[in-house]
Amino acid sequence: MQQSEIQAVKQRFGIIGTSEILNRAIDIAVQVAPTDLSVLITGESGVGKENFPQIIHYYSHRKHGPYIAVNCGAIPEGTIDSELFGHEKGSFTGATADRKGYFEVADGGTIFLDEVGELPLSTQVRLLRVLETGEFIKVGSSKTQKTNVRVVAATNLNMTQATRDGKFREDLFYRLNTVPISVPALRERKEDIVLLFRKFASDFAEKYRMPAVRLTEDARQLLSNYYWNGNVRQLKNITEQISVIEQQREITAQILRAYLPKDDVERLPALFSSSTNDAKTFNSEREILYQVLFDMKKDMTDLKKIVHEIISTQNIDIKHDDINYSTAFLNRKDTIISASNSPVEYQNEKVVRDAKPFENHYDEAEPIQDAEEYHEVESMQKPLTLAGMEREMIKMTLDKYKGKRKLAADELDISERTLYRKIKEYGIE
Ligand SMILES: Nc1ncnc2c1ncn2[C@@H]1O[C@H](COP(=O)(O)OP(=O)(O)OP(=O)(O)O)[C@@H](O)[C@H]1O
Repeated sequence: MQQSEIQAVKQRFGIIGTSEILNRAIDIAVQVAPTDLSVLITGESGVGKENFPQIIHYYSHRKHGPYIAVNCGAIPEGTIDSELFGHEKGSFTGATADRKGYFEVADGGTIFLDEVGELPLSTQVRLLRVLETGEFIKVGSSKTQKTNVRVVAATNLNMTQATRDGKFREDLFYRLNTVPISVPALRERKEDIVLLFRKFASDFAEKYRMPAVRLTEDARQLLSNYYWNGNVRQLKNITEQISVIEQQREITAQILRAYLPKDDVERLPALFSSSTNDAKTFNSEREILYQVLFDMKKDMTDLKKIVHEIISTQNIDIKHDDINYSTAFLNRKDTIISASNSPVEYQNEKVVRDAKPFENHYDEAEPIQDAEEYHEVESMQKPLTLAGMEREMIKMTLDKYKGKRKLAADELDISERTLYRKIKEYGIE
């Protein structure tokens, strides 16, 4: 394939990178697209596997047919057969009507089975059958149905090991793996790292309406030589943190080092492993977030002290609860902005604007109207453990997206499977 054609594919799908191994993977996807062969996309978590089934669908004769992406790891084991193959009314408790499964709905199109290695063995049998004969049977039915679906699957598991361990059927593995596409880890395409950083920095600059962060030469070196365990997803996540938290827009290696998880910094060559006095190190990228939350809590406590002082020096009569409400209100309205230790110009603007309701509030000493909100505010005053904070963040994000896990997982920058596991772990409704 011509370089210009590969470039066109990248542009169409928003894929950044110029490395030869990435180009090779894109080339295979386009070449295999017009055939109906099954494709198995492998690669570590966060390398960008999701782009490939879309490329394959787009360049195939199924382009105008349906495209359905299913995250096999996010669907509970008890419902996966019904989701994929449908069910008949009355086939289990809660099956109040007939339901079409994805294989029926995607007739004439493409199904992307993400995290296919997570499928239970019983579902693997059904999948093998539909791949080999195009036939499937709905849950609770005895009638065989036909469908014409192209299957593209992806996994970050070592499938050879999974088959050896008896977790994945060998025959299904070979059937899915007719054409393998391996998406390289970020550390194997170092030349793409700075390009990706620039792209994400510019996207976040637009999203948060602030100038884009830039890297100094030593920061570029550090970024390019870092291990990137979480690949492009981790790079994107760290670029967002830096864009939002750092006051200065020029990022040096010293600033950057504070955002790179310590274990992986230690895998770097000696040149980059030295620690400096004021550079914070974090065990995981999530700790940055926790640090922000702790800083936020500290800001809140300081703010409360100031409010108390103002009230006591001006002899204003106000109930304690009202103060809690007001400071929490300030804090909650703009978590990230008030979390910064030293707000920059655009942040000050926002903080001043948000401060208005608070000033009015103690002038008029309005009672709290909304009891639910008051309890929510009250609970924010209690100290939380790290796990508690994570639970709260997940709950808030799920609420924000009205329980839509895909959107919540995207915002939290974790895979749907991880989100699903955490929902179960924390018993979130
Ligand atoms: N080459 C790239 N250019 C731009 N963005 C990319 C690129 N590769 C990955 N991304 C972005 O990185 C994030 C992770 O990618 P994606 O979800 O495709 O990873 P994955 O390999 O499917 O991970 P998992 O196995 O955990 O599901 C997404 O936000 C994606 O848009």
